[in-house]
This record gives sequence, structure tokens and C-alpha cells, in this order.
Amino acid sequence: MDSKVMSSPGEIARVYKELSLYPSLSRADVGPVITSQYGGKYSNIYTEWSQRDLERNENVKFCRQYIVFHDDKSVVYSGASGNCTEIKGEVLSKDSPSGDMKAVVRESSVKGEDKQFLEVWSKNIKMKSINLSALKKHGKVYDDASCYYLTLFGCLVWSHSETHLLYVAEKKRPKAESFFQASNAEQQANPNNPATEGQFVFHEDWGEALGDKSCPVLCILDIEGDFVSVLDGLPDDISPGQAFWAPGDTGVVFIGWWHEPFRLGLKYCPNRRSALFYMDLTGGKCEQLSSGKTSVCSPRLSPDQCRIAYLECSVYGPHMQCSKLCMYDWYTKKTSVVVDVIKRPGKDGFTGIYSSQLSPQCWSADSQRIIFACPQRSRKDLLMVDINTGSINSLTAKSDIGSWCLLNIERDLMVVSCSSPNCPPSLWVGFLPGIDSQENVDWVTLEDSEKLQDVDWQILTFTPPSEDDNSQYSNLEFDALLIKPKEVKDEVKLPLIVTPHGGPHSVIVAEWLLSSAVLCRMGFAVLLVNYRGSIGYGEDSIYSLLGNVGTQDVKDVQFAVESVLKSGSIDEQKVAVSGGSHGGFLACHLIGQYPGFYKACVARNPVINMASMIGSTDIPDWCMVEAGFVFNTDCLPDAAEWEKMLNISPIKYVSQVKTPVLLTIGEDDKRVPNKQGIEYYKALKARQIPVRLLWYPGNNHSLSKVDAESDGFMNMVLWMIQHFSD
Ligand SMILES: CSCC[C@H](NC=O)C(=O)N[C@@H](Cc1ccccc1)C(=O)O
Repeated sequence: MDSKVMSSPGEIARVYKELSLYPSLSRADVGPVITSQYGGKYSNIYTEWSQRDLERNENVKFCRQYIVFHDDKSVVYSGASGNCTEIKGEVLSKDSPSGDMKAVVRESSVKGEDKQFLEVWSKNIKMKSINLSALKKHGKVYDDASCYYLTLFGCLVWSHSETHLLYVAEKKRPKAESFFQASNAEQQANPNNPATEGQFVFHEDWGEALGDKSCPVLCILDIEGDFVSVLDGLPDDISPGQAFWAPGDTGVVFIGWWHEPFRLGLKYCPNRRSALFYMDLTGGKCEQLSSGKTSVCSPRLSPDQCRIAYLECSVYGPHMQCSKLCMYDWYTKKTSVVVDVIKRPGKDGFTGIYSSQLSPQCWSADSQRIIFACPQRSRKDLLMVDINTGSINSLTAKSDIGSWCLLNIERDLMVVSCSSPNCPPSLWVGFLPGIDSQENVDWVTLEDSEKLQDVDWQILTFTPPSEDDNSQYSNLEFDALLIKPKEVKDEVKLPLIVTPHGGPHSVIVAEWLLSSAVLCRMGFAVLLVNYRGSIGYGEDSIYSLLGNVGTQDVKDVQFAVESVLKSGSIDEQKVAVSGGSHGGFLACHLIGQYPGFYKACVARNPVINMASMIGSTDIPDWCMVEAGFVFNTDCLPDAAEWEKMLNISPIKYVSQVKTPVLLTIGEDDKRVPNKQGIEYYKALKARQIPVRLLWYPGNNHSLSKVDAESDGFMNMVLWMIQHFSD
């Protein structure tokens, strides 16, 4: 019997609106310990959340504070203190270590012009408001530190002495002005003034979503002296970011990315050549602390200020790889590897480190352990590493929650956000057990969320058939997440939406996913496939896909779909496929390689032709590496390499396509330039295959602006419903 899916646009929009109300957590800070007048100890916890506001067409950011009474080992009492407050105009903010002051970088319009201010608050007084724009020491302050897992360069850090603030901004550049403008003529009359470069100089940027970031500089505000200085003395060929104060405030430690011979896209590419540096502010010397042959990120100073933990992976190769957890000893200057790359998971089940950022604080109070959240197959767990033995313990493996994120840890009090496909994000706290303790964490809820009783999920594991085994990387398994409406009568068959993730080296973990939850409420089953090549399964799985994109990943997805169809609960005549980027590449491959199997296809910014894309994407190395070649900045692909890139691309199969295709394209996509979608649109049109293209101005690769995302979703489901009844 056919199942009835919701098909009225008004009803679908109502469900989307209802479920989009659930906010997600982007930040949590634990304040100092305060002793109350009755002797009880407590800490305030500051949290930031974000929520889609469909009426205002923006993602709104708000904060809420909580109070946690504790005895340093367990939570005694906790609760919210006050209601939520929307945050407007704040680019960055940070409390001082003592909790006595707060620094804010704020954007505000003065006489119709956008200006940036650096504010220092103490108690209820704004002590300083420095107009950074008027100082003209640097360009805009980098805003990418407002959410730790999105941080690439940005930071706002108090010195240990609370007298200085460190941040990253764009380097000051000569005003883009005509040679013939009056102000220039005056300036040039004075030979001491820098001449204009004209208006049309090209400035390289760091690629997708980082178009306004080119030359970052480290800046320091001397709070007492009201003085901003831009650090010089750094090597010319590196761009600094992720900075913090060295022990004793003797200087600053930062990550430097090499930007010669040219910048490659950085977002989702934690494999760019970079190193840990120390700029000594007493002697003015800049020292390189890591080899410079690898890629490093997320340096975190231990509470005893003796060690810096950081993540490291190889340069070039697949963008997302299994990382090493490394440690630099500040006093012996020795580097050690705490956790190495895992090629194949062993008996303990640990699959390796696949986090591209550590949380702002990640150390236990005794400076002996490091805690981080990490995909482990199709779940995200909290893991604890003993730095002396390298042994790893999962703090959450036994839980039935799909995904745990460590927002922060301070004095062993962990603040985490958890969610599952049927459970929106909730906020929890818990104390890390002592180093020799066998106890489990006693988690306490600060902000609960209601489980969707009508949505069910499970993780399915697949072994590829022997003919599809990879001879070089044999016996690899993969998973898929199946999300379904809960109570379905035995005779009812559900329509299915198959969604392979992008990357390809990424993973879909069992967390809250708005679109899957809405689809499920509408009556669809959703299959999210973590094909071989996904992260979270050991490094061998990642490498098994290089040179095999378009075949191994396509076959894995199809194998998972056909296995699910065998269960008998799915309507074989109502299977659709959707995906973005590399997921769009797979969606278009599937409709080309299995003609007529999928009744509808929706692809967001899909990779269509790797050969035509290599010259225009911000990450040309992706095309070479995924096609199985080595990337070099100074060499062009040869004819054979170009041929392979073409042969493994979806455009190669376009003449076999029978499925109607909806393309959703971001005008400003630097990763998969919009011409890729247009190339496919024209090829389908020429073959009279139903195709529709939605064009989103002002949107980049992710199509994540509130109106683009919601419009894309509505059009996707309506396209599928329309073609299920063809
Ligand atoms: C030349 S585009 C390559 C595909 C793209 N990879 C990197 O950006 C992609 O699939 N993007 C994903 C996002 C993603 C990428 C890497 C790791 C995790 C997610 C997408 O847009 O969905």
C-alpha cells in the first residue's frame, strides 16, 4: 500500500517552520568559581545559540546564562539565570580570565557608515570604546572566531595579566582610488605619501566563504595606554591566526599558513601547509615551533602553562584526514605525538581523530588529559586521552544519544551539546572523573529538548559485495543512517530520499538534521550514506576512495539503497536522490549510472565536470587528489590526467540520464563555480530531460542563507512529489 506523504506546500512550510524553531549551540564559556555568602561554590555559564528566523530572513544569535552550584566534583544545583537575549552587532566577545572584565568587538553604524569598535566593560560600565576604524591601523577585525568550530584565523584573547587584548584583522591596504581623484592628487603632491595603486588591483583571498580575508595581521590593544599595535617581524610568506598569549605573556603563539606561491581555499581544508610559531615580544624574534612540513591547527595551552596540544595532519592529499594529536613542551621544546593516525580501527573500536578544531579549552584541570569530540563511525563521541600513556577512553560510547559536542571544559566542568536525528540540541554539564577513577560522568541537563516521538533512526552497517572490494584497501565496511517515521503500518511502503554527503571525506553523524526531521514528519524515509572514503572509519577508508570517485562511492550508495529496498518497507517506485557538492556529484552519477532507478534528483552546487572545474575552483588540488594524482602548485595536469578527470565526472553519463533534475545554484560559489551547474543544465536540456535551475544571488557554496536554504528545501520536496506521480 502507498503511503500518503504530505504534499500541500502550506502544510510542508508549517512543519518546516515549526521544526526550524529549535536552536543550536555555538559557544559556552565557564566563569570563575564564586563562593556565595552561604559558603556554596558556583560558576556562571555563558552560552550562545543560533536560530533561523524565517520572518526576518536571518540567523539570529542569542545568549543565555546558567548558574551551576558544585563541589568541584559534582553538580549540586543548576538552572538558567534569566531569559534569552538577542545579540546584535557583536563581532567577537570574551570575558577576562578573572571574570572582572569583558571585551567586545562591535560593529555599529555612525552617520550611515559601518565602523568597528573595541569595547572594554568592567562591572556595569563600558570603560573603553575604541574606534578601530578611525585609528586606521588595520582593516576589519576577523569575525571567524565567534563559533569555535568555524574558526580559521580569528581570535580575541586576554593576556594572562588582563592588560592587553590580542586579535586578528585584515592588513591595512592603500585606499582603492583612481589616480585622478582629488584626494590622490593632493597626496601625490607630497612625496612622503604612499601613491595609490589605482582601483583595480587583484587581491588574493582564502577562497570559499573567506572572500574578505586576504592578509591577516596580529594586533594588540594595550588597554591602559589605549594603544593598538600591529605585530611586525613575522615571516613574509605566512598568514597568522588562532593566536594566544604565551606563558608569562612573553609573546604570542600562533598558527601561520604559507600563502606562496598562491592561496588555496581554506574552508573545509585543514590540510594546508602551516606551522606553530612563537613571536617573542621581549626580543622581537619569531620562532617556528613545529616542522613546517605538515598542517597544524587548534593550539591549546595546558592549565599549568607547560604544554601546547594541537592537531596535525599531512599537507595536500585528501582534505579531511585522520589527525595526530601532538604536544609541544614549552620548557624542553620537545614535540611528542600523543595519539597517532589510525589506519584501521583495532579491538578497542577507536577509529582515529577526525576533528578539525579542538574546543576553546580542552585540558583537564590536572593538565594530564585532553578531551575532545570526534566522529567515530556514524556517531560523534566525547573522547579523553591520557597524555602520558596515549590511552583513549570514550566518555559517551554507551549512550543512546547520536552526537556529543564539547563546547568547553574549565576546571574539569564540561559543557556539552548533544542531539540525535529525533532530538534537537540540548545543553548538559558534567564533571570529568578523576584520572584513576572508573566512574562515569554524571551528566546534568541545563537546557532540555523534547524528543520527536514520531521519528525513528538506526545505523545500518554494510560490507560491500566481493566484486566491489577495493584490492588495495580490502575488507572495509561502511554505514548508513536510516531515519523513518516511527509508526508505519506493516502494509505501507514509504517513499525514500537517498542523501550521500559531500566532501567526499566527511561524515553524517547521528545528530539533529532539520531537513531529515521535516522529511520524516512529511512521511518520507531518509537514507544518509557514509560510503567508503568517509571520515571516522580509519585512514585506510579515506585513502581507498582516491582515484575511485565516481565508482566506489557510487556503488556503495547504490548497494546501501538496494539493501534497504530488500527490507520491503520502501516503495521502489518512489526513490529520489539529493546531495550537495560532492554529494551532488554522486546524485548526478547515480542517475547516470542507474538510469530510471531514481524518480527525481536534486543537486546543490554539484561537481559536474572535474576537468572543467580545476581551473576555476578555489581548491584545484581537490580535483587532482580525488582523481588519484599528486597535486603540485607549479604544474598543470597532463592530457591523461585531464582525461581521467573527465571520465570520472557525472557529465560523462549525461546521455543515459532519464531522471528529472532540479539544480540549486549559489551565484557566488567559489568552490564549485556556478558554471558547473549550468554545464549540466544545458546538457540535460539538449537531451530533453526535465531540468529546472534555481539561482540564489548572494549565496555561496553552502546555500545557507535562511531564505535560500528554506526555498531550496521547499522546491526539493515539491520536485520529488511532482515526479513521484509521473
Ligand atoms: C571542489 S568541491 C569539492 C566538494 C566539496 N568539498 C570541499 O569543500 C564538498 O563536498 N563540500 C561539502 C561540504 C564539506 C566538505 C568537506 C568536508 C565536509 C563537508 C558540501 O558543500 O556539502
